[in-house]
Amino acid sequence: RTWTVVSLVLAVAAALLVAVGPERASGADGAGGRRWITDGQGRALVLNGLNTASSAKSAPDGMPWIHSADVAREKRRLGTNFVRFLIQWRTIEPRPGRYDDRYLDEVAARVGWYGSRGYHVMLDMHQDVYGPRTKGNGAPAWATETDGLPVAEQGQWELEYVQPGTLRAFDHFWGTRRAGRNLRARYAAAWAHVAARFAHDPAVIGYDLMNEPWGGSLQGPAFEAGPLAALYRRTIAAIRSVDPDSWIFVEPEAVSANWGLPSGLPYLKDPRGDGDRARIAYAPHLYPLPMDLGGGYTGGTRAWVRRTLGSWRAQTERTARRLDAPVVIGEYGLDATRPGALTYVAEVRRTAERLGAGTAYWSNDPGPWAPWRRSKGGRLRATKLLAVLDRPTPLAVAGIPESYGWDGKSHTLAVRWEGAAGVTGGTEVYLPERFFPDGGRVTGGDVVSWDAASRVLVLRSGPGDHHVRITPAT
Ligand SMILES: CN(C)c1ccc(C(=O)NC[C@H]2N[C@H](CO)[C@@H](O)[C@@H]2O)cc1
Repeated sequence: RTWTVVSLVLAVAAALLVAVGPERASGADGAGGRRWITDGQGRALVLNGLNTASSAKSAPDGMPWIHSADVAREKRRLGTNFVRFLIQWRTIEPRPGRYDDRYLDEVAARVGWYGSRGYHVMLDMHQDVYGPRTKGNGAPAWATETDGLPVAEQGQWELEYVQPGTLRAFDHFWGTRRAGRNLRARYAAAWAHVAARFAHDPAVIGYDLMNEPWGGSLQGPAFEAGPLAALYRRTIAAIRSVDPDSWIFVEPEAVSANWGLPSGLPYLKDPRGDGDRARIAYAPHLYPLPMDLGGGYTGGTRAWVRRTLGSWRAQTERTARRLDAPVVIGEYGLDATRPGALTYVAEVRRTAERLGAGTAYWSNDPGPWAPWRRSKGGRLRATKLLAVLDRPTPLAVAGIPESYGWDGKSHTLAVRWEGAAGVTGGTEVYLPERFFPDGGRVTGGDVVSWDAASRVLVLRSGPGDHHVRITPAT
């Protein structure tokens, strides 16, 4: 019966995708006219990195597998500047109203491993399938009310989302079944406690309010514009009461926008103001349905996935415009050993460049999905995915980005921007050694500096239009 329900959902979703088709993405094929996350110098940040880490979901202490040396390796091998760092309600608030600040100390130490290397850290309040009491991760036991309904182990973990006990736990959390404890108030208060801790940490760029929200018995725009938006408004207010400046990232519901279907998320006001004062960002995930069904990126599946990418981009742009928000793709990824997988990952990065979106690959845990695997001796070895993620890119643009992107055929990184008043410093780009062994040859701009160790080239900015192209020096 469960599988019938899910099959129905998937079939409807697939039919919608075909119907929706790859609408023409709005706007020029550039990043102009969008909102940007900026650094302390006013530069537009181009955030690329990975998720750290799936292993934290089940770790008793909630910590990821990494050590400081693993962050150093990622910086050296991938030149990334962003990390989506998983935290969990169960470890923040193990008992109602009692926060575990030793856990937050451990989180802060790992944030420091990234911050000391120039990373921007997004803290992700992670859940899958509600929490450990419903065979998932995230929520504490005291906030899990299944009313004794079953949550049977499923061959496919996603089916545990539609188990009776899981649906009930989500319904009690959202308050959509009957009046009960206000778990939403506790959730917002837990976020306020976290934000109070990290409000002044220069490495923390912001907070992803809930990973892949699921409405339980209530689905679609009714869930997104109803209980989900209400929780987001409550949590935004709670965070802003202690942290006026960090970015707040909101996700659509788990199984619609991530597949390229429309999101019903409404505009969410930021108490710090509207327009350029607002710091609400949109953080969808990208998992084309055919991929979720186990297809690779070849043949008929590839054609379907490309249609999905077109729909996903059009829907993401539409929702980001409605929210007046910059975009960060909080998750994308797959088993990189599947046919066509590496081409798909490069396609996603190209889509993000066209959108002007940040990206966080899911995930950095060694294995078939990751840029590294463990050898029989336990050492980390690069996988073929590493070369795809090691992509030339701007890191920070000293003005308003119009367009940017890497062309793997001509080996050219093109960056176009408009200088803006009040923005200081140069435009920074990352030039990996694999394409730029002797640095870059710049046309249309002036070099301020080149650091062969970090592979960072700084280009002069200033008033007016800048259209720079960088090719390998040799
Ligand atoms: C039925 N529901 C609600 C559902 C189905 C499928 C996913 C999913 O694949 N998510 C993609 C990845 N994201 C998580 C971590 O956030 C990973 O475990 C998934 O691979 C989510 C929810």
